[in-house]
Amino acid sequence: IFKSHFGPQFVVSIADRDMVAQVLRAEGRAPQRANMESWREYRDLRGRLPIFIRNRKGEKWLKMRSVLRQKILKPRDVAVYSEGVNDVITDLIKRIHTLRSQEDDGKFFDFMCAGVATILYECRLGCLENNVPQQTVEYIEALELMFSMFKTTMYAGAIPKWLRPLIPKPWREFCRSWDGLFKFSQIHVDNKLKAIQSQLDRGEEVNGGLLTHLLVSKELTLEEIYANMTEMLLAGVDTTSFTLSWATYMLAKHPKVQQCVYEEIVNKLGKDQVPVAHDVPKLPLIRAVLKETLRLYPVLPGNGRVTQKDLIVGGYLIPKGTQLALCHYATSYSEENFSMANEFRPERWLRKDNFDRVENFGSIPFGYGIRSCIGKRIAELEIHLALIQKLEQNSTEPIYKHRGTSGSIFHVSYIVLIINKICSRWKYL
Ligand code: HEM
Repeated sequence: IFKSHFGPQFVVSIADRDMVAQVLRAEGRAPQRANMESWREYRDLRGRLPIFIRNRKGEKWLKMRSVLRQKILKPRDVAVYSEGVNDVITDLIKRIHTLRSQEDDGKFFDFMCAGVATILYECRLGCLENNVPQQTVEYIEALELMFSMFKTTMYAGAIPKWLRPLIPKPWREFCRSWDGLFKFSQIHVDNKLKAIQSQLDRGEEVNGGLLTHLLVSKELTLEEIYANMTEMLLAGVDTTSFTLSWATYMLAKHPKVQQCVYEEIVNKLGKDQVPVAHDVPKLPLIRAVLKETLRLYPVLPGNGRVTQKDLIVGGYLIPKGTQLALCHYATSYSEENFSMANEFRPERWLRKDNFDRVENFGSIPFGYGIRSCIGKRIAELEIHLALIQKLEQNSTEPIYKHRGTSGSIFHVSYIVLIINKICSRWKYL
């Protein structure tokens, strides 16, 4: 229980039974049961909270979300982006080959930046080129500033307006980094707008992806489009690059799994076939690798909701306005939810037959419900296609093949190097 800027708040960690009991006792409401049964009760809770609205502009966001979801929320919506993503993957693989000899790093970040931008802005940012364009460099710098100032800028939102002249730094830095990010979005959205305008002037039919749809349909104002593109690029780069790094690392550490995934690809798709979105459902193991990676390394360590009304869940009264904090790590690593929880076992996600549903709410790395991750399908598409292509390209020598002791150390350490460098470069892990 803590006192926040907005008044007293309760933080209830669903994963922490004792804390739930303590909070309730402190409130003078003795829990009817000594503890919460398990994570499964969270499902109960979730089902009873019809709409969680995190920000105060909830309704507006829901309208925006309903517009955006038409283009990216289902696997078949994002399937059309396969070609663009594959172009970026081809460049990524070339770049990795070149850089492996130079001990450079950070390519997964650059790939994701380029990949997400291909979908969002319908253009290439040049992240994987030898000379990265100045605009893109400035964007990456603004992003770095934003993340390196994360702690300070968190306070910026909590500092009341009247105090800002006295403690100017957090707010100033907050605005500087976000201005940089918005400027970048604005440039790309405006470029697209100009391109569409000239197509219309020439009497041509206008076709395109997400941004074209948003600009042509006019369902959102231009300002809303700038804001959403900025947020989505921001939300879509480091999340996916870290996940791809971890997936690659796990495959490196588990050569047998890697071999099985490789064999599944060859058996189901044949050799050297550039995969597209429709191929992914044929490869349950690659999907399982991603799920298992996200279970072990959920990018966002936690998630939260504020209850909209008084609730009784599993015998506990959770008052309206309670902040519920869910810790992904606690539920993902709980033996109650996953047997041999510390081990990398992608096969736990494989369905035995068409009727088998392998759901486990102990791991919900993309969140759940009406405010779940809107970019989930994009992220999955990019990571699946990147892993498949990387494994295919190394048909004779699987990506992170063990080459005796020194070879395997080289491979694993190379991946660790990438991850470490990304982390030190982006300073926010
Ligand atoms: C591995 C990759 C990713 C992970 C693990 C991830 C995870 C999450 C999580 C946990 C949330 C909060 C969901 C909730 O509160 O229930 C979220 C929200 C969000 N994500 Fe992702 N994300 C990923 C990739 C992406 C991508 C690629 C995009 C955009 C292209 C994106 C855009 C967003 C947006 C806009 C929200 C806010 C949604 C809302 O508040 O309604 N994410 N993400």
